[in-house]
Amino acid sequence: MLKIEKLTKKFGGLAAVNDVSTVIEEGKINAIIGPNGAGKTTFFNLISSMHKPTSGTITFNGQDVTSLRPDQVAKLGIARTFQSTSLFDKATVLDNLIVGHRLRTHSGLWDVLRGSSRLREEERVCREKARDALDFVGLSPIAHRLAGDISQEERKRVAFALALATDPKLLLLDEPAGGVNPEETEGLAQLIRKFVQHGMTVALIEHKMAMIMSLADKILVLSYGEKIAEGTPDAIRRNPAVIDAYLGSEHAEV
Ligand SMILES: Nc1ncnc2c1ncn2[C@@H]1O[C@H](COP(=O)(O)OP(=O)(O)OP(=O)(O)O)[C@@H](O)[C@H]1O
Repeated sequence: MLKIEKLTKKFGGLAAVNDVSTVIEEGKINAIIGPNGAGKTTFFNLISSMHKPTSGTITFNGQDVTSLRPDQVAKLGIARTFQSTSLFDKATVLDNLIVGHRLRTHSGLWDVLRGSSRLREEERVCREKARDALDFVGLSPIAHRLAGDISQEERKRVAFALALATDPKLLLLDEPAGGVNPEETEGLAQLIRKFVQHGMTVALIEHKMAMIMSLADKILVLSYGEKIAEGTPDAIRRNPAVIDAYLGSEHAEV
């Protein structure tokens, strides 16, 4: 699905991602782990075209997407969430979704000024899709709550629902369970499995090892920007290079 070849991103003298080659496998949950500063977020920024690589290529379903703009990559079916989700706290969850979906679709300024039938049709579709997305992530019961009043776990679900706006084929989730309790983490893991059951492919960055080990089909391990290991959770757990990379960090237990 997504093929990454010799990908490098340098910031001045620092190679945040260094010569990484890998494949994000279709219909699977692909995890990316590594100690703090390993280059995980930079790796996602490269895939979603928010950063241009210093060198290397990214191919999505056979198409070279390395030099596309973020909106072009999104249109092809790659969506992402961020470590923290910015919402309009004084608006309802549903309105946040409608605005978010609206921003991710397109009408020209002329359509907006004329209030054209195309715009009205888009608004109707956005509203419908926003409701569907809320339903998918299990938030319909709180659709009319103010976003400022919802829990961290519910914010994570809103982030997922926003990512669904562009009908993604590949979802990039950056710390989808960051800051939520163990019970809620299990609920989010089930939702991530549901994405895959509905035909989407997932790539996720996560520090919660227990979650990763039970959820991922495949794990890519980065350390100082380099790929140090790749494989099934069982193989990764036993990999000496991985254990070394984590020793001395706050995530000593792999
Ligand atoms: N825009 C930037 N300019 C300069 N250096 C950057 C930039 N973005 C990231 N870096 C550096 O690149 C390295 C990798 O950072 P990155 O955020 O990708 O790591 P990470 O694995 O996501 O870390 P964490 O787990 O803490 O989120 C770090 O040393 C960071 O300081």
